[in-house]
Amino acid sequence: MLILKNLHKTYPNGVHAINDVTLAIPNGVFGLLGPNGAGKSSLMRTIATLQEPDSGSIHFDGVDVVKDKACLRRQLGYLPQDFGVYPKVSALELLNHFAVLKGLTHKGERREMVEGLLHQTNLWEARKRAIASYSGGMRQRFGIAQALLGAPRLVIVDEPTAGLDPDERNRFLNLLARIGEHVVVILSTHIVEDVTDLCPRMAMIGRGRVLLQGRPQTAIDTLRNCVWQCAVSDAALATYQQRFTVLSTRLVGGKPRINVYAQTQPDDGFVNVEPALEDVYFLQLRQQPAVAAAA
Ligand SMILES: Nc1ncnc2c1ncn2[C@@H]1O[C@H](COP(=O)(O)OP(=O)(O)OP(=O)(O)O)[C@@H](O)[C@H]1O
Repeated sequence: MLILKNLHKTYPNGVHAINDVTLAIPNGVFGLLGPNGAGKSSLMRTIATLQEPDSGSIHFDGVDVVKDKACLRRQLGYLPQDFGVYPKVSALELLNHFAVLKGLTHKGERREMVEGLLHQTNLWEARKRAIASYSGGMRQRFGIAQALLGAPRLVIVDEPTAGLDPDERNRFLNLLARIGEHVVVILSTHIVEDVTDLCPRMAMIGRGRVLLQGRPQTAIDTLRNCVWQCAVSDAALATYQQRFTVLSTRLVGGKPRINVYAQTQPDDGFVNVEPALEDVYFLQLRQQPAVAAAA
């Protein structure tokens, strides 16, 4: 169990990137959902001990992470947002090299772990190819393989599915789901479907604050009977946006289709639709306090 209590972090430029974050994160894949700039990477980096919080506490299985960074680092696997290392050496060589750096000094054990991870991430067939020649999805799977070296009990992956095609994305999420059966996995993402498809628990963050946390389905259920949909004309769109809480606008066949949040039918032509996590997400973002709270 990872427990964050009243965490704060303000950068020297005055951005309050983590604002009173309190979360309890059990085993399984935990989704951390928020738009660009919400503070996800800042939170991930702080948990990964790459930067210190200004105040608040982080405990992992009872150990104070801020005080005992080495203990957390021994149990941590981290795939940063920009892994950035795609050299011309093969995956097998590089993973072996990382394993040595991670302290896996016994040759036989190291080999077993490296080969096991290449199988687990479906890179075995391509293990002798240079990583520079890998597709985006293969690189992300290699990133996960290196994160899993040393059998970590806390795995942090920062926006791993951005830019992956649907097949690769599914493959990657399935891999995370299997890993999450045994350890804490934190998946930071701005892609709502990643959380819907994968995470039994999640938190939404905006401007450094936790806006909502819990089970995705519970959050979706709170919007039952409150999401209304209507196809509108381009000319009328701005008026609807002024009159109603418009959650999202999507072009369907070239015409805007809007989702509106309302307790009763907002206007003629609106039909009630099943809510989705995306509706919850947009409502939370719309209801955020004004910018002053983020400063
Ligand atoms: N080292 C830094 N120094 C100053 N400001 C920073 C630093 N890192 C992040 N920020 C700012 O803190 C806020 C949160 O950024 P962060 O990268 O944590 O968000 P994010 O949710 O991960 O977004 P993205 O998906 O765009 O990476 C942003 O306003 C960002 O500009």
